[in-house]
Amino acid sequence: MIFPPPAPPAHDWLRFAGIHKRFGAFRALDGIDLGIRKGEFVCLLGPSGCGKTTLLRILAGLEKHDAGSLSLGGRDIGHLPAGRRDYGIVFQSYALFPNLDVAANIAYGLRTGRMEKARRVSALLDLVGLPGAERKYPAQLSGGQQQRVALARALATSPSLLLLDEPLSALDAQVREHLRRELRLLQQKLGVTTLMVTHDQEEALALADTIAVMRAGRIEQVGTPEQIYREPASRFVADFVGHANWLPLQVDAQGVCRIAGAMAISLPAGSVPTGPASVFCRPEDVRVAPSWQSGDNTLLALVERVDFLGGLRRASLSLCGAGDLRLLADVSPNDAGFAALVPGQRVPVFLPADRLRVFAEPSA
Ligand SMILES: Nc1ncnc2c1ncn2[C@@H]1O[C@H](COP(=O)(O)OP(=O)(O)OP(=O)(O)O)[C@@H](O)[C@H]1O
Repeated sequence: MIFPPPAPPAHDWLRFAGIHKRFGAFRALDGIDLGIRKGEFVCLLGPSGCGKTTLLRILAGLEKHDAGSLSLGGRDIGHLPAGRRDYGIVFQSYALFPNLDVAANIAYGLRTGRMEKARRVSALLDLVGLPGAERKYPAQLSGGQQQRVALARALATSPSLLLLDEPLSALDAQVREHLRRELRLLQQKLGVTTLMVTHDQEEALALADTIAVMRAGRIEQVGTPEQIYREPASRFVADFVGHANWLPLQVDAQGVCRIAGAMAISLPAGSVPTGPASVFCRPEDVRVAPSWQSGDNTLLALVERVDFLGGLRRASLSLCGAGDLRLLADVSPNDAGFAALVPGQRVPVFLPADRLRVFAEPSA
């Protein structure tokens, strides 16, 4: 009896294993391992030049990797030509054929009869929120509408994979945000496994089930948006995603942890460092108190500047008695310390131990 090959584990439906890529002497990808579950929305997030697009292009068969393997549903796809890899792709630039109308653009890859094509195009236009746009030409559409058509075209053949290369970054902020929400709803409705490249952390946090943060051809961290933001695995991730406060930390001879060699601070259980380290916290975790209450992790700070951010104020604080150590605090009008945020005022700030993370200093 012949047994079917074992199903890959749930998280391994799409798998990059040990992917390397060089352009001449330049190492663009340096051993990428990443598993993606069926139906998952994964964002590759990282600064310009870190290799995101190269990885996407390798998956699409538009670029050849030097080493490693690629599999989809347990099948090696690394050697298949692009046309046999079963994906739809949307690029940053709309890449529609200007001389074809919307219907012809969407139906471009369909190999069905005329009636079936028309039915499918109409259904896809409904899906992307452009019903009845069949006879329009790309030049008659806004940037957001063109990206909707590009998305409809990418989904036309019901592909196993949807690949998105910065699809929203050419759009203005309002359209981008609107389309972002719609893209997420559509992806969830269709359950299509999606890999999106972006350097926009807000976009990745809002859209992805899972974010893979890349740096210089490597993956720094893979996690849910919440994990990436709240529990960054490295200084790079902490700084790249959101705003970060860093305070140098020393442990004195009595085992007391001190910030800037002075203020005692308690840390989350099990995180007392053995060598030089820094404490990390997010601006929204810094609590400004209306009045001084002595206790652990309460420090005195001078308000240097207050910036209006709409729903929040961002205060730049310098810690009293700690040289030029600075902290950002995001404070809402509903917070008790809001009224105390006046430049030139001294305010007590509280750093909740459970919101602090300790990172060892990189060894010299
Ligand atoms: N065909 C190529 N020839 C030479 N170098 C290349 C080629 N394609 C990409 N690179 C280089 O490889 C590195 C990674 O490029 P890639 O486009 O993957 O980065 P990225 O993270 O997508 O950046 P961006 O957000 O700016 O698009 C860059 O330094 C880029 O200059």
